[in-house]
Amino acid sequence: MSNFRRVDEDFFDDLEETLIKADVGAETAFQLTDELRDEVKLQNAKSKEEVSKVVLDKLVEHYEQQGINEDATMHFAKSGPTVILFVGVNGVGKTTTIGKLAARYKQEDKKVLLAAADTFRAGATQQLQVWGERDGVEVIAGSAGSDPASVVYDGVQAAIEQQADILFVDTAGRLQNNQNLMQELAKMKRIIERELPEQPMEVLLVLDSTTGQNAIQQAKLFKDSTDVTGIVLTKLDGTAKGGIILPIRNELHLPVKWIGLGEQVGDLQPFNAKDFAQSLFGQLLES
Ligand SMILES: Nc1nc2c(ncn2[C@@H]2O[C@H](COP(=O)(O)OP(=O)(O)OP(=O)(O)O)[C@@H](O)[C@H]2O)c(=O)[nH]1
Repeated sequence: MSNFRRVDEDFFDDLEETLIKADVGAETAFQLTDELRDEVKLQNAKSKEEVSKVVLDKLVEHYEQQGINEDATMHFAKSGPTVILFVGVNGVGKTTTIGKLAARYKQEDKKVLLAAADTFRAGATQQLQVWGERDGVEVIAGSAGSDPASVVYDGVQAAIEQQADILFVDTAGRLQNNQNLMQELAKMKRIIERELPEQPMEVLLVLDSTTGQNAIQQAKLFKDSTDVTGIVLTKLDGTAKGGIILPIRNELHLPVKWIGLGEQVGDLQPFNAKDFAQSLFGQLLES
């Protein structure tokens, strides 16, 4: 047995506090700590290694259980274009994530196109064009204030004509009100499904991890109005609050597909439940 602290009530208090600080939410934190306490007892874990393993395995299991039948990977068509719509409130990192993903898939020899369907905010199209130039991928854009659905339509046509593998669609984060925003997203989705009825599509909701519990409210709003297929959790470099992944999983049953770890093109990773559990508890288990 190494220098592992005694697994006593203090240990579980610290565990609970770590979870709450990481923004897991009080209810999930209490429930999870109880489960971990029982599991450590059940497995009669005593050494540092044993307890760490029980805690990490349980957390991964907890995450995976919530996502039965869901896959953390992206679903691409075997042939023909796959459209990936990015939704989320403004400033969460939609455009940046598209820029990073476009570079990634281009490197994998996929033909990528971008559609700038945020015609509401001045500068949004230009921001996507900067990424397009940097990545060497074409950006389909409309004029300022034009109907975003028409940009989506043009993007889909270009993807078909150019035999693109992936079309990433950047959408507005804010309109006059939420109802308009949700209607607009629904309209875009209808157009994509009509033009590419046989193709899979993804709707990725981008959430800023630094906004904590607020991100969960956003997730509920978007999930109620659009068929979100997965989450991108950004800005994990600036916070220890990645714990919101658990309530997102518990309450919304949505898989986290990607995590953003900075502003640069390489700062994006596929989500991995084991790495996530380790980053949440690593310090506590080491101490
Ligand atoms: N530190 C950090 N910053 C990020 C990350 N992702 C995005 N950002 C920054 O967050 C800011 C907003 O990102 P955008 O990509 O413009 O967000 P958006 O959702 O497209 O915003 P709108 O176009 O206003 O709807 C930018 O300054 C990005 O550089 C991340 O993972 N980490």
